[in-house]
Amino acid sequence: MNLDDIRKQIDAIDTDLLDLLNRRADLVHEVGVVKKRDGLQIYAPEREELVLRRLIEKSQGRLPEKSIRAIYREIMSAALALEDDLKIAYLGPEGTWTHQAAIKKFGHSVNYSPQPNFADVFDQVARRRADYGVVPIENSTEGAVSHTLDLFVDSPLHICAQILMRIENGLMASIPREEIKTLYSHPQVFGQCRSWILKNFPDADLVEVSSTTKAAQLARDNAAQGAAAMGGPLAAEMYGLTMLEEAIQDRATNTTRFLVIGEKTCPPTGNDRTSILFAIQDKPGSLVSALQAFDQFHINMSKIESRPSKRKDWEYIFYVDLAGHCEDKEVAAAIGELHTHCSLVKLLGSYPDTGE
Ligand SMILES: C=C(O[C@@H]1C=C(C(=O)O)C=C[C@H]1O)C(=O)O
Repeated sequence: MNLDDIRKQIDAIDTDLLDLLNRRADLVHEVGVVKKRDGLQIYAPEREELVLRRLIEKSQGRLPEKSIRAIYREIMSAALALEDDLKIAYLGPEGTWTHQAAIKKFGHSVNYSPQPNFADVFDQVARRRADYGVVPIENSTEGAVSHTLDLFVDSPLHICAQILMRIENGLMASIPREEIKTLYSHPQVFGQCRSWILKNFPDADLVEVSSTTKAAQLARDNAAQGAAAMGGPLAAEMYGLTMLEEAIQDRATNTTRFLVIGEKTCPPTGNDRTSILFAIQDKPGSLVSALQAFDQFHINMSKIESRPSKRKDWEYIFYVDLAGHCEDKEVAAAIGELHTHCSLVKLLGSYPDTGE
């Protein structure tokens, strides 16, 4: 068979695919009509995750999981955009890792609204100026993002999905490597690349800025003074910088977990994670008694963080992630038990425990 013949077959398949995509969008529209009638939200993270898991299994590795997720992310995004004017607030500015994480979850067809700080992301969603918000919660090298944890204490919002992103920072500049005297970046990125900096630029000045995009802008504007930035490819592209070295983070698998926040949490998918926060009474053994609730109901606790309560000195709030959904019998029973030991228990949400 010659090239032309094969290309004709591809054209025919693309025509069929387009027809199928339009038919799929018509059905999503029908779902949208039913949801509007019943007062339900258009975006359904649990259904999206189940659609993806079914297709990944069906593909049996022919198209890898990453590709199926990326392709269907855009198919679902386009269909959602036809249904509703979805707006996603994220910790800006444009081009940051949080922006990339938001696109990974919601695709390119919805509207995005960058916010200057964490509190504004929560606020935009709470005031219904945005439908959902995207914020980082923890990094596998640097640990918790405490701003996000603190905001959950007084927020009425819930977690409805998580996004895991491999973070590959690079060195970017518009000058040659030998001329670099100052490195600009976000403090988290400096933390993730500590050994690389010590080895490669032990004498450089490190200047902390509010985002990797801001760092890229400063590297462009101060090139004559020997400025370079550390961050992701989107930031380099936005300010026309060259990536002088890629993947400079100390741990190759450096990953950040982001959360999607909205008014409601997410229904069960069969493989879920639940986040809660609690404050213990100030008496001996209270933390142990609280944690025993999870052991008693055989619940796997995958994470615990503590933060000052900011209400009383030396009083703490604990953040815990559990395997399971809050509607599961055991998880519900453990949370019920927790109430008997704590002065405050708050369910932040249950959401699909996806590795991607
Ligand atoms: C069509 C639905 O609504 C939205 C679109 C989906 C899709 O394109 O498959 C899946 C879930 C929702 O975000 C649905 O809930 O089934």
